[in-house]
Amino acid sequence: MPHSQVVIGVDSSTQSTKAAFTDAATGRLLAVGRAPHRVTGEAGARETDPEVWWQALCEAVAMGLKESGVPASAVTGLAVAGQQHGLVVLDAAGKPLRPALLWNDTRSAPQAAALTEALGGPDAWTARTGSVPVASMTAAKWQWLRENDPASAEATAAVRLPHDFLTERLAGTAATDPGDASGTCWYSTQTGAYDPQLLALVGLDESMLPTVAPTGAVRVGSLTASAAEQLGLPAGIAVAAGTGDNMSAAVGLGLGGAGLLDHPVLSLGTSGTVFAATRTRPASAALSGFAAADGTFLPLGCTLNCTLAVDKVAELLRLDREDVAPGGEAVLLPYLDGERTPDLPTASGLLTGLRHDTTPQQLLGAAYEGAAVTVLRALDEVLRACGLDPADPAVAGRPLRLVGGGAQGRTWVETVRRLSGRPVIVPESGELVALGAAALAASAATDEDPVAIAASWKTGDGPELPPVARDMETWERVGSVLDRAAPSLLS
Ligand SMILES: Nc1ncnc2c1ncn2[C@@H]1O[C@H](COP(=O)(O)OP(=O)(O)O)[C@@H](O)[C@H]1O
Ligand SMILES: O=C(CO)[C@@H](O)[C@H](O)COP(=O)(O)O
Repeated sequence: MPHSQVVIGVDSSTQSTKAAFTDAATGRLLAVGRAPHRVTGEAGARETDPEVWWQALCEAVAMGLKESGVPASAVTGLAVAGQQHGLVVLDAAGKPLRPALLWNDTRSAPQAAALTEALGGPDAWTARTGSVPVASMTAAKWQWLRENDPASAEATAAVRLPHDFLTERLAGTAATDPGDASGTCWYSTQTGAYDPQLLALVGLDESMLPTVAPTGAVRVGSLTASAAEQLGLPAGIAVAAGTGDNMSAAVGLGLGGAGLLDHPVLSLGTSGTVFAATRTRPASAALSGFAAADGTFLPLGCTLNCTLAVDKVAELLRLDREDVAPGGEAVLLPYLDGERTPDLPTASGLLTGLRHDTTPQQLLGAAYEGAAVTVLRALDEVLRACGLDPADPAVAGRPLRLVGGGAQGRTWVETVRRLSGRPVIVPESGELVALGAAALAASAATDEDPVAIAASWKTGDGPELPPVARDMETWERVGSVLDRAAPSLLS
């Protein structure tokens, strides 16, 4: 039987690369190639060599080709969704000058604070960019580089985000999309373009940046002969602009202009994120006010400590991640990487409520609860940014869609149900970021709307779990420890 057309959606996230080989007509996942990344650094540093991402992309594609059994000639398009905000600096030949500074590298916190001040405070930033420059934002990382590694900053010919570094390797074109660009803090969600005053503030020339494609779906080029040879794919196939990983998950879930608006999502990965696609441009200092990949917006709250931090606690306790009990009196705020929401970049973890009869399983349960409450506290602000009243029963009853690696874990799902009191949808496919990228690739190959493509694929479908009674006692206990301890968590 002849093979139908296949598109490849790449998720290049913090811990790994996944390449989703997807039937372009039906959205059926034919195979997912995978390759891990190495993140290095101590004392707030988090770095990865961009060449590691390129090698991982090549390995993941090779694995996907082998496991799907599809001939390379069936592949018609590719798109990359990447971890947001990372700073990649290239020389004139396009070679990385040093390892990339990742979204969860908190060394740039002082530069973020100085930038916030320089423009007149948080509101001045949200009015222009939608977001305040916390340590995660690319502008703060660029300022850190200028102060701490001036030789690399001076040698920099081009600045890229992780996903557009990879897109350029594929297509030879320096292009990005509004979604990922809106995480730099030098792109304005107000004007839909780089902001000349902000570029001047950080001493960057626009010619060093990729061109912003109108949406992440646009075809920005074709697979070059050199990339085609390294990947074992046909030269000339469509390459889309791609986007950031959260924006891509929104596409994969069918959220955006042609699909569901104002419906909340919780992503459980290295980061915990809550977001929704909406038509209202967000400008709340409590959130990141990103652009989405399809012309709508993506208000988003992000924590630095989610699945990886909880897995670390399980490892310290020598427990399987599912060998767990509710925390009881114990409260554990697992801020092992500092924190972003709330903005506590130098924080470390905190344990309270320890008793003689506290069990290791309760301590692990308390870590899940601490991570879940921290990210879920941003949910009401996301709903408000969509113009909704979180107290409205119709809004409170909207299901929460769970994505990211943690959504595959029973304890994560049950902890979120218990602490949110909401119905929860766990999409059957665990690879929403990669599937969103596959929809962007299909859109680049056919010119159809990417959200409509993902909606027709039904990649966001899954069983809806009914709400359970909300555990307000734990919600309030964890929240109260966080509120009282927050300032003292800073080192
Ligand atoms: N079955 C599972 N149960 C609970 N957690 C899981 C499961 N599978 C993967 N994870 C978690 O998912 C995380 C990786 O998720 P992913 O969304 O790929 O992360 P990232 O995008 O940050 O690279 C790991 O930290 C791991 O703890
Ligand atoms: O910084 C953010 C969002 O603003 C993170 O969500 C990164 O995009 C990394 O995501 P994961 O690797 O955890 O998926």
